[in-house]
Amino acid sequence: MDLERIEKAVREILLAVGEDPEREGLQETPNRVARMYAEIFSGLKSDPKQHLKIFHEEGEHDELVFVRDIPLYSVCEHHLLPFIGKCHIAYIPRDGKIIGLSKFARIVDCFARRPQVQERLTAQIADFIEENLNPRGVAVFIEAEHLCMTMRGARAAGALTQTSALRGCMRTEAKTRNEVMLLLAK
Ligand SMILES: Nc1nc2c(ncn2[C@@H]2O[C@H](COP(=O)(O)OP(=O)(O)OP(=O)(O)O)[C@@H](O)[C@H]2O)c(=O)[nH]1
Ligand SMILES: [Zn+2]
Repeated sequence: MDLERIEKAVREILLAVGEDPEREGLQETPNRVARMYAEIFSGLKSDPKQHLKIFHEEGEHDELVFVRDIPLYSVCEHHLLPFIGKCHIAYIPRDGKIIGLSKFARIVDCFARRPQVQERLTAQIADFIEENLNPRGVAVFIEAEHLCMTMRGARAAGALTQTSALRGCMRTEAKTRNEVMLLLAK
């Protein structure tokens, strides 16, 4: 990431809003913001495949695995303001092919740390798990508050956006989907 370029741009923004980038409190701000962008957009250059340490579980575990309340911090690509919430992931492995539970949080983080829209983020996580684990089914749910909708614009404080992406048997089998929905509602 080109930190110097971000620094210059932030300085320009400060000037454009009528601030003095030389005053004491703002002197280090362009550099801080550049480092912040490198952190919150680090997903642009990290490959989620690094988190795919696959285990083959003896006994072919093919029951539902549900990881809920994974913290989610992303940035909406329309306003570059945060959207913050939780991600829940349910999947049914195929042929005992599973990954460590913490890897779901790492995968979520990798896709979240990019300029995003919530729908695409939800689909990307589901597609990644489907393509790489080949599970019988996977469901990804995200609920988030978009600061662009609450601290500005519509100022709809408290509005929560929920999105889902269902793949495989989560989409095709009503019984499985209902089981997941029940867990989700808990
Ligand atoms: N579908 C979707 N929309 C989003 C997301 N994040 C932000 N938005 C919306 O993106 C839209 C951008 O709308 P525009 O009309 O181009 O921009 P704007 O004039 O700033 O719109 P307002 O936010 O309504 O003031 C807004 O309605 C936002 O609420 C997201 O993750 N998904
Ligand atoms: Zn926005």
